Parts: sequence; structure tokens; C-alpha cells
Amino acid sequence: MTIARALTIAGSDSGGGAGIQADLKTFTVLGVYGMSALTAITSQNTLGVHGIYNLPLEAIEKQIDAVVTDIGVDAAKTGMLSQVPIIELVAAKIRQHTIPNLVVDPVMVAKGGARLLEDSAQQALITKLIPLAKVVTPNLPEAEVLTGREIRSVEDMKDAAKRILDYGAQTVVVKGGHLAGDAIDIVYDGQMFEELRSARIETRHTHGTGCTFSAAITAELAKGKNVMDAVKVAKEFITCAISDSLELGGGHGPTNHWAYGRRNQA
Ligand SMILES: Nc1ncnc2c1ncn2[C@@H]1O[C@H](COP(=O)(O)OP(=O)(O)OP(=O)(O)O)[C@@H](O)[C@H]1O
Ligand SMILES: Cc1ncc(COP(=O)(O)O)c(N)n1
Repeated sequence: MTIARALTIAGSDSGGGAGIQADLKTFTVLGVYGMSALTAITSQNTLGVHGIYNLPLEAIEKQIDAVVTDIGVDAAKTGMLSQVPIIELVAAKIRQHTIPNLVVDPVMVAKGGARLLEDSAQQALITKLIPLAKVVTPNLPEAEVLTGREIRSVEDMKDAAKRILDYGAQTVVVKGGHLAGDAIDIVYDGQMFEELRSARIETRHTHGTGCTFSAAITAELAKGKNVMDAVKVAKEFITCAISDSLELGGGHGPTNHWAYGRRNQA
């Protein structure tokens, strides 16, 4: 049996709702074989991030080399890459192995406010990693940092998408989860804008939405979908996952990674 293969290069969330745990669950539910290269371990739960332990560069490099040279990768995503040397290493490895279908989730701040990207590393993300991306998926605060402009409306989101595309990404998805009203995401490929809209779900259990969304795009690209179709599946996947989110822990509970699969079986 052949199976599409996806790699996540990201941090571990011990709470299981975000980071590589969210990515691997999403890959599995979408029928893709998941692999991981850990960049950092976080001590984390639904209440917040309690500790960050970046891994040595050699450990990150060896994980990527091991899976690429043996198993192979049809698509990959990056998540938490907290420091300049980690970003530079990951970018160099992606180029060296010509890893296809790269989704860059420019993770900066966890839901509880903990910084997962050092300020000094923002520029490296823009100059080293985003130019390699088939798709880059900033949320509103991330898009504001990347462009240096406030985003208050869908028009501002479109303007940000254009500016981020100019850094060299092939497609930009500006996620509107942080705007009031419907959850609107703007997709821009340099030619046209597409607006993906869903009703806002009233819940505080949204830990890991960004990781899950970008992992779903990665899984669909690994299976050979084009970017627009992959993003549409990811939007459905995350909407189901938030609708059926899990009341675990005392803070922001995780989304339900199984909900999309169950709904499509029913
Ligand atoms: N309450 C909600 N109801 C419906 N969809 C939502 C909701 N919140 C987020 N989304 C959707 O989830 C996806 C992830 O968007 P979001 O803006 O939450 O990014 P994020 O990177 O997860 O942010 P955060 O770091 O706060 O988790 C997008 O498709 C967005 O539209
Ligand atoms: C290890 C790790 N990576 C990323 C996030 C961001 O999560 P979100 O998907 O909520 O933006 C996180 N909280 N922890």
C-alpha cells in the first residue's frame, strides 16, 4: 500500500492540543503518514506554557536527515522555530533536500501569551523561511508583526496578504480567527483573492487551531491536492474540530481532531 507522507518540523506541546501532537493527529485523520522533527519541547497545558526547552541544532538536523533520506516527504510544515539559528538550519535543510510543498505557520505567541518566537528571529522568518513556502498561514497578530501594520478589517487582511506574498511565498492565507464576527480567512496567490468564511463558534476551547489548520493544508498537499482545494479542506477540518472542541483542563481546551473524520463517515 502506498501512502502520502508528511513531515512536521515544530515544537512539542505536552498538553497534546497544539504543536507536533496536533499535527500528527491531523495527518492521521486525513489518511497521511506523519513524521516529526522536534525543534523544542514545551511544558504546556490548557492553562499556558510553563517551560520552553529548545533542542540542540544537531538534534534537529539529524531528525530531518533521517526521515528525508529513508522514508521521503511529500509535504512538510514548520511550526514553532523559536530562534534565528533554528530558522536558518531548517531553511537550509529544506533547500538541501528540496523538500516539496512547504507550509510555513509563522508561530509567534501561544494562546496564553507566551512568546514562542524570539523578537530577534522575526526577520529571519521573513528572509529565510517565507521565501521557501508554498503556503504561509499567519494569524492576525502574526500578519501585523510581519507587515508592521495594524489589521482591523478584511481589506487590511488583503493588504497584508499582498505584502507577505512579496516576501516570496507562493500563497498567503491570513487567518481571521482573531477578528470579530464570522471567521474569515483570506487566501491570496498573487492573482486573486478567495474569502473562506464560516460562522464564528462561541467557545474558549480553541487551543491549537492554527497548528491544526496548517497541518490539514500540509496533509492535503501531500496527497496531491492543489493549494486552493487543500485550504478549503483545512477550513472544513478546523471548523469541525472547533465545533466539537474538547472541554479538557481548566483553560483553553483543545480542538477535536477526530470530528472531521467522523462527520465525513456519517
Ligand atoms: N471561534 C472560531 N469559530 C470558527 N472558526 C474559527 C474560530 N477561531 C478560529 N477559527 C478558524 O480557525 C483557523 C485558525 O485561525 P486562528 O486565527 O485561530 O489562528 P491561530 O494561529 O490558531 O491563532 P491562535 O494562536 O490564537 O490559536 C482559521 O481558519 C480561523 O478562521
Ligand atoms: C509547541 C507549540 N506550537 C505552537 C503553538 C501555538 O498554538 P496555536 O495553534 O494555538 O496557535 C503552541 N501553543 N505550542
